[in-house]
Amino acid sequence: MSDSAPPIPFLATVGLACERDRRLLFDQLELHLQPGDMLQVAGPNGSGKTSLLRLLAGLMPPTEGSVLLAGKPLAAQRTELARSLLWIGHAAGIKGLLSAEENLAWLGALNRCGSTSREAIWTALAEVGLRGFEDVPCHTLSAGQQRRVALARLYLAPPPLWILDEPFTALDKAGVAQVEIHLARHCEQGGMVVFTTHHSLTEKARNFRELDLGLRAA
Ligand SMILES: Nc1ncnc2c1ncn2[C@@H]1O[C@H](COP(=O)(O)OP(=O)(O)OP(=O)(O)O)[C@@H](O)[C@H]1O
Repeated sequence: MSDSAPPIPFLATVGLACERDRRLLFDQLELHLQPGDMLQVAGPNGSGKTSLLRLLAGLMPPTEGSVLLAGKPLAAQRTELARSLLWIGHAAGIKGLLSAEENLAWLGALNRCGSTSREAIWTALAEVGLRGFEDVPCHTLSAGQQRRVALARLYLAPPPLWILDEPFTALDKAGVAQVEIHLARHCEQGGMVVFTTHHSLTEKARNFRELDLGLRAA
């Protein structure tokens, strides 16, 4: 029998509480994430799913408690967080006047503090079914195609932790199926995914869990 200490979670929350607009959304929330984990945050509209994801991504401070990255508070881990995290919010977050290629070039540079090759970007765009749409302004693309541009970042050798707010929005059935498989594969390869969606997944990683904020509501 080993007497070694349990491993420090990659990402964890301790006594996390979130109040918005003087409404307590959740409190005493404890979760931990290790390589391989896939966590679906579920719950009805307004239950705090996006708020929780924003807390985990360090985009807003908690009302109480803390988020820990490798055992240390996020606030003290900004560089490490930037290296470890890929955040894709509810809005596609791409610039309409730029082409898909240009969007991915600057988003890739932002994320990894380095340059992203044209070849890698075109390959990622082909992966999400946008071959032939690489250099047209994104405002001319459909909502689903714009979502695909955002999701192409998942194919650009991204960091290990993905936090995705409603990644399937506007995608067609084939697009949903492909992204599901990609998320599960990322986890099987030692990555981690935290995401929200209102749809039930067909493909899940082995270490899949669901956190239902609706069930926690006061
Ligand atoms: N910027 C904000 N300022 C104040 N309150 C906010 C803000 N954004 C969200 N809220 C409030 O926080 C609560 C939770 O919102 P949140 O977006 O986290 O819910 P959600 O579970 O993701 O909802 P949905 O399923 O509709 O996307 C809502 O009551 C909302 O009004």
